[in-house]
Amino acid sequence: MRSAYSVETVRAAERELMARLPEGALMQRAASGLAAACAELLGRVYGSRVVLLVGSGDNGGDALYAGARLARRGAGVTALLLAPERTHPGGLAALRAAGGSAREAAGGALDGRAAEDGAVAAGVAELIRRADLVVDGIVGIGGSGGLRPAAVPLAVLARASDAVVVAVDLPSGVEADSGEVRGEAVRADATVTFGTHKPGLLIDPAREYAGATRLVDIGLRPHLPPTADLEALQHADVAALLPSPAAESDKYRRGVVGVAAGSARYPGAAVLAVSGALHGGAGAVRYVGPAGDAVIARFPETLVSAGPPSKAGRVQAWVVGPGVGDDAGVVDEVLASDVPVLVDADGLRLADRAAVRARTAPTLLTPHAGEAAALLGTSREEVEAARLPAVRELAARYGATALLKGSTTLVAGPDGGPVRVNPTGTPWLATAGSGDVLSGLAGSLLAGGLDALDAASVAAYLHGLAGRVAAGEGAPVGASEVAATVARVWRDVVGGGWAAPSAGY
Ligand SMILES: NC(=O)C1=CN([C@@H]2O[C@H](COP(=O)(O)OP(=O)(O)OC[C@H]3O[C@@H](n4cnc5c(N)ncnc54)[C@H](O)[C@@H]3O)[C@@H](O)[C@H]2O)[C@@H](O)CC1
Ligand SMILES: Nc1ncnc2c1ncn2[C@@H]1O[C@H](COP(=O)(O)OP(=O)(O)O)[C@@H](O)[C@H]1O
Ligand SMILES: [K+]
Repeated sequence: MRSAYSVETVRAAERELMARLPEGALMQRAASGLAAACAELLGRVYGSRVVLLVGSGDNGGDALYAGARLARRGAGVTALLLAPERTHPGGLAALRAAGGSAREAAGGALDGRAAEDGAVAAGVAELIRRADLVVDGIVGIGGSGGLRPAAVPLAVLARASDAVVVAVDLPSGVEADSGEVRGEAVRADATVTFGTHKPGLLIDPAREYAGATRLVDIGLRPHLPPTADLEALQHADVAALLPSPAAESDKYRRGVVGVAAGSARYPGAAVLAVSGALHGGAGAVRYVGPAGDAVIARFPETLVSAGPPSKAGRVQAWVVGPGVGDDAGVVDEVLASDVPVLVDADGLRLADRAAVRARTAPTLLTPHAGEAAALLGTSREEVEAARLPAVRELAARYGATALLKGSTTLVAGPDGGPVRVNPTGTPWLATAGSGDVLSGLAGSLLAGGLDALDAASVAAYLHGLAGRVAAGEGAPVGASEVAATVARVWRDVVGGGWAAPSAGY
């Protein structure tokens, strides 16, 4: 399991750890890891041109000490100071002692007003343009509210330069705790983060600004609480959660999932939800709804019934909503059942909200940003800009587990606890019907006995991997191909031998 902790928790752990170490030791650990990562990215340190963007805090201190290490190995290192009078003194001295130089970043010398205007001093633009490596030590976990105006031109110049941009701890300007980006922020090729991931490194839009993330161990782990704020399943976690039939299993013991989906207008949604359900490990898939003929034609193994959900026979979990059009009755009926229910797509619009809140069996809601916005009474843009607060709010407000789909899929449980962030996936999954496959898959895992948080996060993991494998080196895929690829990635996950592109962080 990969985990991320909020700034407040990181600060508390750092205080505990620092109290046991000699002064400055922690920063040296951070700087040493940072310098090693920079050296690796540079390939050849000797003779390289390195520019440090240095803010007023310890984030700048890390950059300066790492710069000193690179200067000792023969790099030409220049620090651009955003607040010359408040620069980390030890870091600056170390850089100078190692042969590096420092100058003011902002235009207008010591005139604070000019700095606020966002002008850069003469030669600064050229320096950044010609650099091989730019180290972003403007601000780390001490920052909030977006980049200050004086730092904005540096972020813009770094982006325009061909240099490799390495962010220290976090790309400056992103919100560490939520992944929000307010205005300009540094766009890094890589981020070297210390002690633990911060939530913003794993959640869009900030995740995109971080590039490839590398974690440097500074000894913080034992001082962090056992429960993280955010966690990401890895292959081994998923393998341990996936159901597998035992010798005495039969189709009923493996779990039966009911799928109430599709309509005369949208029979395809039923077919796709069933295709996902058939690959999720349940022993049988029951389909109820008007698209039975289309379902049977494609998947003859489905148990199809024409009547209402309550007459379909016992199931261990329901999926309701994909393509049901305006059939609110079917959604009401499924919500009235006493088994876990996954509500998706049209079901999210039609569901009686009080009925969702009143359920005693687990409920799993799987909206995309637009559907989440409708459920929260806000806009899609607001949900996309602040995905973590949105998914937490959804879960709390509806007393349900919420899976928020999109560029970063997040899953939150109704009682707080760590939010799961899905590390797999590809934008190629943004294709019609792929959400229907996901809901079938998650419903099947629910029927197989996984709790809602596990079922949702395991389904998102497999679905994301299947999307990647189906898209291969980058070709469009249809939702049917994603469903058909689930068996292959399932095998790879339980076999542990999957050798595909890394999950990205
Ligand atoms: N606390 C620790 O034990 C360790 C901290 N380390 C580093 O220290 C960093 C935290 O240091 P600090 O607490 O000094 O905080 P930062 O260095 O992150 O930022 C503090 C300063 O940045 C300025 N600032 C705040 N918001 C800004 C914005 N939006 N735009 C521009 N400037 C802004 C403020 O004037 C503030 O003084 C971590 O991110 C990490 O890089 C590491 O050295 C490892 C050990
Ligand atoms: N930019 C993206 N990057 C990664 N995955 C995405 C992106 N956009 C959408 N997805 C994924 O694609 C699927 C689309 O589901 P959904 O929006 O319900 O579409 P549909 O209703 O057509 O099935 C979800 O699993 C979602 O997480
Ligand atoms: K930074």
